[in-house]
Order: sequence, then structure tokens, then C-alpha cells
Amino acid sequence: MRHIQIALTKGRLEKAVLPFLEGIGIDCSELKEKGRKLVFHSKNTNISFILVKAVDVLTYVEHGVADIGIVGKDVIMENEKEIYEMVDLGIGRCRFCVASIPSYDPSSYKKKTIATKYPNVASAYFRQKGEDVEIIKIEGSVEIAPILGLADAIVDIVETGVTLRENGLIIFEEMHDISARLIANKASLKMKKDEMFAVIEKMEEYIGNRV
Ligand SMILES: Nc1ncnc2c1ncn2[C@@H]1O[C@H](COP(=O)(O)OP(=O)(O)OP(=O)(O)O)[C@@H](O)[C@H]1O
Ligand SMILES: O=P(O)(O)OC[C@H]1O[C@H](OP(=O)(O)OP(=O)(O)O)[C@H](O)[C@@H]1O
Repeated sequence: MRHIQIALTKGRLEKAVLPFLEGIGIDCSELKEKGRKLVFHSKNTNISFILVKAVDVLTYVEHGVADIGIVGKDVIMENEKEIYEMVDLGIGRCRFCVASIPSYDPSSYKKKTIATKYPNVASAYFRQKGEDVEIIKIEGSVEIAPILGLADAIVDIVETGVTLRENGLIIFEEMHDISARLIANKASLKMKKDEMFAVIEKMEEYIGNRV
């Protein structure tokens, strides 16, 4: 069996993905006791893992350093990369929304300023609506932008809605559902076909049995 490298997104998705890996029979004991390590080996398969930032999952998979990646649809949409999206894992569920303070008027003809961590997603969304907006890239805590007058509205991820509520913002438009996806390197799918599809098919079966 050829070696398979899987790139996992560090942070929020890290724990959520463990039951999926264990559910398809991959030993994750090293990953569970990780400390500060970033590379892990499964004891019962020829699979190893690397733990990297979301956008770097795409980069490692695009370049074939990782054969498989687990990453949010938000990150896939924001960054155009040459990868195959194979399976919707149904975890890390949230959605892209346009939100702002209650006095925001989405139908105003005035040119709007939109603050976001996702400039490509935001500009594509307003472009398909035929609206010319100014995008301001923010790295986090985006909810502050309309409160302080930096932007008219934000494009951001909403999960529970608590962050919006606690900052006095409301949703004006629901844009796109998001969840974690299993992605694959194009060449690996050909070169390591059997090993890759063994993982992909087991994952699909595991998800099918969960619902
Ligand atoms: N409430 C949420 N906020 C942000 N991301 C979420 C949420 N719920 C699910 N996700 C998913 O989890 C992924 C990882 O989110 P996380 O917050 O760990 O990373 P990040 O925001 O990209 O990184 P960092 O906080 O280090 O900048 C997101 O890309 C998204 O797909
Ligand atoms: O609807 P909720 O459940 O409240 O979740 C949404 C919040 O979570 C994310 O932020 P994150 O925690 O990643 O921090 P950030 O603001 O630094 O991006 C997102 O940007 C929202 O702020």
C-alpha cells in the first residue's frame, strides 16, 4: 500500500474531523496527544497527517505534498486552487452572510463599502448582483467594522449567530452554505488511485451511515 499524506486544518475543524478518521478505521492516537507536533503517523495504516492553516491545506494539496486535505468550503471559495473537491463531510457547518447594523439599507443606490476576511467571495457575490462595491480586507473581528463606520456592511461566516447578536448586527442576506470538504490532489488520484479511493469511498460510506 502506497503512503497517503492528509493535510488537516488546524483549529476549529481539528477535533471535529477525528471521529471521521477513526470512523473509517484510521488510528489517530498520535493526533489526539499532539502537543506542539505538526506531523503525525497512523499506527495501523500507511497514512500520515500534517496540521496546517486552512489556506495552506489547499496549497499542500495543490502541489501534491499532501494527497488529501480537509478544509472548509469558505476557504475553497476564497482561494482559486487546482484541486478536486471530493466529499462534503457535513461538519463545520456555517454560512456566508451579509450583515450589518439595523439601519443598513441593502437596496440603497449609494456605493457600499464591505469589510470582510473573504474579499474574493464578497466581490464575486456583489458582482453577480450587478452591484459595484468597495471591499476592505479585514483579518478578524469583522463585526466591529459597521459599528465603527469603517464599512456599511460585512460579509462573514455565521454559525450560531451569537457574535452578530452580541455586537448588535443582523443578517441581511444569506449567501452560501459552508461545511468541511475532503479535497484531493489531481495527480494523486491517478497515481495512487486504489489507496485514494479506499479512503474516499470509506468516508462516503461512513457519512452515509451517519445520516
Ligand atoms: N463559527 C465559525 N467561525 C469560523 N469558521 C467556522 C465556524 N464554524 C465553522 N467554521 C469552519 O472552520 C474553519 C476553520 O475555522 P478557524 O476559526 O479554526 O480558522 P480561521 O478563522 O481560518 O483561522 P484563524 O482563526 O487562525 O485565522 C473555517 O474555514 C470554516 O470552514
Ligand atoms: O455565529 P457564531 O457562532 O457567533 O460564529 C461566527 C464567528 O466566528 C468566526 O470568527 P472566529 O471565531 O473565527 O474569529 P475571527 O473574528 O478572528 O475570525 C466568524 O468570523 C464570526 O465572527
